Amino acid sequence: MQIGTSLTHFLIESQRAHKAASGDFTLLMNDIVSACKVISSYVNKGNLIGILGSAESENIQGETQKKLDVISNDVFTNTLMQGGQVAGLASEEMDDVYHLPATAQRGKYLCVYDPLDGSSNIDVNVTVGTIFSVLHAPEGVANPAEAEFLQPGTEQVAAGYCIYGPSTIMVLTTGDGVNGFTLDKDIGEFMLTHPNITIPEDTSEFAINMSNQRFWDAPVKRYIDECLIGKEGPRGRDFNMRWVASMVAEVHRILTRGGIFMYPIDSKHRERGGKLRLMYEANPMSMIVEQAGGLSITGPDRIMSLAPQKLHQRVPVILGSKNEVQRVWDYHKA
Ligand SMILES: O=P(O)(O)OC[C@H]1O[C@](O)(COP(=O)(O)O)[C@@H](O)[C@@H]1O
Ligand SMILES: [Mg+2]
Ligand SMILES: [Mg+2]
Repeated sequence: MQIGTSLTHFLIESQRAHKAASGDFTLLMNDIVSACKVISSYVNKGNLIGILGSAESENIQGETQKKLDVISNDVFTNTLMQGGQVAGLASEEMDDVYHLPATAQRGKYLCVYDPLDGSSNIDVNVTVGTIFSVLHAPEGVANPAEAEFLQPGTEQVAAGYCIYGPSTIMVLTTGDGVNGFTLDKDIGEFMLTHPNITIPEDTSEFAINMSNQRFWDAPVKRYIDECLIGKEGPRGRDFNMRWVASMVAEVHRILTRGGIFMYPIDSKHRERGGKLRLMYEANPMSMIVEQAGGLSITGPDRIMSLAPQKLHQRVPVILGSKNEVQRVWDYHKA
């Protein structure tokens, strides 16, 4: 589709390609797009309307929630609930599965989301985002429970993120490639600006929180040491490093120019299974990265083939440029 095509047009054209399509998925995507537009406007306003800072409440992860974590969660939850295309919702900011009110219309899908990713950056005006994953709802179940959400990443119908940076960009896959749309705030519409995104297979740029170095396992220590030694060492070239502390910003950079992002298992996070969450961070980002020609692993395993055990389960995440992630994968197998 041509650059400048609106996201609305793109979704309807994609629907037409599926003869059996009912339009329900297009409506759901429209609700997700509307919610992200509202969150984008809140993020932009920040302390103009007093919404920076902590909300004095804690989520199930034991993290103090930011006001914008709570606001973004309410906007996303209410917009999708009122849209009538979901049977159940789950979020980083809600301990349990959200059950729709009895009066609410139920739809064919489940949606799991991280309403505001990169929360530690919101008060310092650094890029944040919203990450979402769409799954099929089991037929005939009025109030899907946690078990119904625990589907492997390969079962995702769609995945995406909306990044709130210098510009607001929605990146989306429905299993047929990855496309990016920039929000034109003057007309309130997302326009196709990044068609058929593919990740360069090679890179000289890694992203990892170096302050955790002493806690890393041998394969990651070896990989990063070799990058740091640079051209004098076995890699024969120098590497650069980036760390924004917003997964959505790291993944967007990698989709744009390649790279490898790592939040591996380490002795500090081992008990919890990792830092990042499988259902609403690792799985949706893995579908996007794989659809763009990259790889996404835990270390020994492909993330998308994991069988989820819990809604807020944490996993190690290593994703990005194919040949670099393959090297880390081989180091874990060695
Ligand atoms: O603070 P650290 O260790 O650098 O971790 C940063 C990581 O934590 C996160 O902020 C966790 O996500 P949330 O902000 O949604 O809780 C990721 O976006 C980011 O990659
Ligand atoms: Mg997050
Ligand atoms: Mg979050």
